[in-house]
Amino acid sequence: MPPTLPEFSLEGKVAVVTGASQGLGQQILNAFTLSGAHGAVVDLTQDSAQKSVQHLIQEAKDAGLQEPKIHAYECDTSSEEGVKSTWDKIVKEFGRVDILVTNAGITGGAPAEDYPYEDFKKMIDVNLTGTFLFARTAGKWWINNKIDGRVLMVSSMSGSIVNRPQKQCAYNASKAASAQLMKSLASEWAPHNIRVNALSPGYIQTEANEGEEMEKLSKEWIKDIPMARIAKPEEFRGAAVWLVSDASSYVTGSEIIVDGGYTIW
Ligand SMILES: NC(=O)c1ccc[n+]([C@@H]2O[C@H](COP(=O)([O-])OP(=O)(O)OC[C@H]3O[C@@H](n4cnc5c(N)ncnc54)[C@H](O)[C@@H]3O)[C@@H](O)[C@H]2O)c1
Ligand SMILES: OC[C@@H](O)C(O)[C@H](O)CO
Repeated sequence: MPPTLPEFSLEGKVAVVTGASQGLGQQILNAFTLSGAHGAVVDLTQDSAQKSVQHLIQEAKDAGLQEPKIHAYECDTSSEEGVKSTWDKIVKEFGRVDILVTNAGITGGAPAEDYPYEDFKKMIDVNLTGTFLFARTAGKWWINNKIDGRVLMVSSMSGSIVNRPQKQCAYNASKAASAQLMKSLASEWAPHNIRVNALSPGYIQTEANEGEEMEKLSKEWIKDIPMARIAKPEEFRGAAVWLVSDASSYVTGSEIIVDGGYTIW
């Protein structure tokens, strides 16, 4: 193994990552387990979460590491009862949790004047309320058990800018609110040694951005990106490990934007 700074190690830590069946969430948990952590894949179906577990274990083996403990959990993060029972199961099976990444999220859009109420509500329920429910459960458990927890919220550059040309007011509002939620939790929980930060990506090549319509849109997006390309999911691994490891021990309440320069303009 090449030498690396010890403060980036996640040796023995237990990480819960929501929406880790695919895309960015899977990449983040992969980075954590390759840095020595064990982990919980939380997603909408047991089947997709279990497939991700197999993939992550194989990645660790291919890297020549000891097999990490990784388990799958079916949970809709927007369900209060679901979040509570999933957290209890994880704690029972792992004995503790050190890191929470609230990554589960949905996208979508429509012109604001026609935005269907149910779609707007769902966006807020998953992207904001689900984030709050998981963070609240973790924060309470860490405070009661005197554990120096770390929360990493996956927000988006859409919390700071309005994307174009697609119209997506609900998504943008949900991400702006989650960044402000992050700061509020960081201030409330700093006295308990719990750090809370956000990682806000620009456009990433994941399933959320696949399909003919997205292909067309991405040609437009690239014109606004100084680096003139869409990110690969693995380009967020370093920032994610930094934000939950001791390498960022004096960082809380920060939003790290990783967007190829999009928000420069
Ligand atoms: N792809 C991008 O360009 C981009 C850019 C900025 C931010 N993000 C954010 O990154 C995160 C991950 O995005 P992605 O591109 O990997 O998306 P993705 O659609 O590939 O993966 C999202 C995962 O979340 C899960 N999920 C959705 N709703 C859930 C719920 N209620 N409960 C549990 N799991 C749920 C899905 O099943 C899926 O596995 C999201 O929060 C997204 O908003 C993505
Ligand atoms: O801003 C980058 C993304 O959050 C994006 O808005 C989304 O993936 C578009 O559908």
